[in-house]
Amino acid sequence: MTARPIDGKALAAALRAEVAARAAALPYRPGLVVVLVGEDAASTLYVRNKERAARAAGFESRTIRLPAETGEAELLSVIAGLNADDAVDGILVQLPLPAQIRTGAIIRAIDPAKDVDGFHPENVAALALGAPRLAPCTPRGIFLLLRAAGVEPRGARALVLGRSNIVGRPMAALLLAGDATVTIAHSRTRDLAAECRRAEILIAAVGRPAMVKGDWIAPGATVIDVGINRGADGALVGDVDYQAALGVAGAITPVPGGVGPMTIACLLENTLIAAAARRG
Ligand SMILES: Nc1nc2c(c(=O)[nH]1)N[C@@H](CN(C=O)c1ccc(C(=O)N[C@@H](CCC(=O)O)C(=O)O)cc1)CN2
Repeated sequence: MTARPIDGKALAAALRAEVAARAAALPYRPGLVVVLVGEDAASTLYVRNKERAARAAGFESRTIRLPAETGEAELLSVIAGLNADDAVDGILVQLPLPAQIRTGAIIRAIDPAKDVDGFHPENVAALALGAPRLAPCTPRGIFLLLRAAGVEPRGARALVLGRSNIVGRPMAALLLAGDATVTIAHSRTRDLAAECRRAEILIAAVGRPAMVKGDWIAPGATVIDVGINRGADGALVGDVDYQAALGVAGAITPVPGGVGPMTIACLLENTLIAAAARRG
């Protein structure tokens, strides 16, 4: 068996085109502001791609770039300004932040109605209660990938490998809202391989290159690889041993070109949702 690749690039392009068409019909331009603190190479790339995608969708988009030494109080004051700015529908603070800034304090300071990352406790609670408002972009993108690939979460045994606030926890909540039977596995799970082998839908989000081996995967399972690990040669490697998985899985997302592009497309979708909720 050779697994069917799930093309995130194509689905993201379609979603971006749909968002652009919906934005073009609005009497205003949705506004997105991304805040980048420091010069981490990967974050700089993602932020540039977000700004470009937002502009291409017809949004008013800008990036605020702050030096790596920026203090928490200064960042909080930038966020207060954006909260008060009526032209701004969506605020995103790129993560990770430098160590001197408490991520939780920053996320809590963002107006939940403008929290297009879906990380504010109010939005987390809405998702946990099964009524997502602004859902985190990567899990939302994965949900759309599953749907596009014809994979039905309802009743399926889903395993989420990783319990981060950005991916693992909200992914589990979204799958539960979609009526999957959800297990979260993590670094303290006793037998990771055995847990993975039971899954019909396996979401790998641990940030460890090729950690999920071919014999961890149930024949025919759908494998979603969230890992973006850069090897010594600069090449990107997912959390799943892709070549081995191809021979076992039923469908699989590649890295790159799987989940990553959907993260940005869903950010645009969230900005449109936030704008519509604020402006009617
Ligand atoms: N505030 C946030 N910070 C971070 C998030 C987030 O959702 N909100 N997620 C990640 C990084 N991320 C978006 O910010 C992101 C990661 C990867 C991609 C992507 O398109 N990846 C490409 C490969 C790009 C490359 O060459 O590195 C792919 O997988 O095809 C988009 C967005 C952490 N921070």
